[in-house]
Amino acid sequence: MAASLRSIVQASRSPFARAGIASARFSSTVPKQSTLKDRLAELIPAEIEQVKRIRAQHGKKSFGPVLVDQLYGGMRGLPALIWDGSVLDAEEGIRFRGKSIPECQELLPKAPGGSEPLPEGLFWLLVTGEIPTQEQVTGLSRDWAARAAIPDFVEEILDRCPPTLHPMSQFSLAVTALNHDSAFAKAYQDGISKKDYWGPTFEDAMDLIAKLPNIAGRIYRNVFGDGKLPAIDLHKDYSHNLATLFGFGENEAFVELLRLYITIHSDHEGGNVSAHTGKLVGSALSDPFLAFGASLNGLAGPLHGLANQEVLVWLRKMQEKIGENASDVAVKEYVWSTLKGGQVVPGYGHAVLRKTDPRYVAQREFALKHLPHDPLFRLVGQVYNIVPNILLEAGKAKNPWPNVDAHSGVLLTHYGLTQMQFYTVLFGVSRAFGVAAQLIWDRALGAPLERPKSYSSAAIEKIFRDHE
Ligand SMILES: CC(=O)SCCNC(=O)CCNC(=O)[C@H](O)C(C)(C)COP(=O)(O)OP(=O)(O)OC[C@H]1O[C@@H](n2cnc3c(N)ncnc32)[C@H](O)[C@@H]1OP(=O)(O)O
Ligand SMILES: O=C([O-])CC(=O)C(=O)O
Repeated sequence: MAASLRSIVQASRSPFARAGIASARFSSTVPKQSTLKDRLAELIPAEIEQVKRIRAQHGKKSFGPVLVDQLYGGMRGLPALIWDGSVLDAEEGIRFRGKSIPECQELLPKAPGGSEPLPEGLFWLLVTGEIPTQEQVTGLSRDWAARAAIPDFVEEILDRCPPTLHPMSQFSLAVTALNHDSAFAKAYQDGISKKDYWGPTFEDAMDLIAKLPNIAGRIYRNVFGDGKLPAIDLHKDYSHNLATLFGFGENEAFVELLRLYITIHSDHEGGNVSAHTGKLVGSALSDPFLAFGASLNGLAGPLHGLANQEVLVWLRKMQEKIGENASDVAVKEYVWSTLKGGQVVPGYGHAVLRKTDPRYVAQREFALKHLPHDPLFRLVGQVYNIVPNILLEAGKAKNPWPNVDAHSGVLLTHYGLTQMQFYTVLFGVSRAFGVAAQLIWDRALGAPLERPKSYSSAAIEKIFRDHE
């Protein structure tokens, strides 16, 4: 058993898993003035050829053995999906089209006076593999602001939700309902040819991303405020508008935090629950709204995106129990009591990563710059010094290090966005970027319906009995 698990871990560290390099097919020069859709139209034919070439050359080669443990073990390390926007290395963390988080922070365009990357640029990078110009990024900001309005009936759905319905359930309802106006669903009914699928998918993907701030803002204001929303400013960037809808638009540091937050939460290769779900549902030619609604339902689980809410809940409970400024001994006892209660320590561990998540590091650096003396930030640091050793001593978790969720809540709390139940909605707004980018490519490349093979336990026993 131990040997099998080791090979599963090794599989995730294979050269294939490390292949997060920028695709050679994408040139580094970006024609000036082209819109994202123009650029995509230029890139698609070469990409279709590239996939044909790879399949012709390597299509019948094995990617390694599949272990029975992988069937029972949540398919860890099983190479099973194509995902172009990002690749995750177990040791190094995520690279978006071959670029690490610090590289994205350096290379992607910023807002005037800002130092964090604009998520608009990250989306351009995810879709094309290229770093956009400032002008192209501004073009995306304008386009998204112009598409931001949501239909009246979607507003009504949200206004009718009881405030006790979790914000993620409200989010999923509203995103699913956007399918009413899907360009792809309409084009399909009108008999669009397969080779043209990507065009209306692109339009839906852009509408999806553009409309999320008004949905998230309305949920926030309905559940935690007076229900009144300011208008989208057609001349502001995406994160600024989002912050304004929550009531934090005047706080430039918070807006910068959102720019970083959306960038680093956007994509985490294809196997995570939200990304894979979106791809799977999209493979049935469900439109991007239906596909991403499904992603959100997966993101809402406590082992995935809900963990950022759970981290804050856990930290607050700890403070209630052992007080603020508690000693290391008291924190250790609290961590052990969590484990002994049969619960996980939220924000720690990962299905792929085996080191501290670089998204945690990026957020820690932001905190050191903007809120070094925040008491909750100090507690997050104290927990970081304590939890990994305890998880190692407990001996079960394969990765004792913190993931992205261990740090996001403390930053949002610092600026006054204290409603933990809302945190995963922000994660969802960000994750739309990665899922949408891949949905466009899946339709452009004619990705087939996903339909892997399943086995019953009886069938597995019979297969091996027959071979012995
Ligand atoms: C954005 C994201 O989705 S990042 C992940 C967010 N989720 C969390 O932070 C929740 C806490 N962490 C976890 O539950 C896990 O580490 C996961 C779900 C992230 C990964 O799960 P796995 O790949 O199955 O982890 P792993 O192989 O290390 O699990 C082995 C055992 O260690 C346990 N373990 C793993 N992480 C932890 C943890 N943080 N606290 C306590 N136990 C843990 C698992 O529950 C499992 O126990 P079991 O054998 O009794 O079932
Ligand atoms: O990669 C995963 O399985 C989970 C994760 O960190 C993410 O989706 O951001």
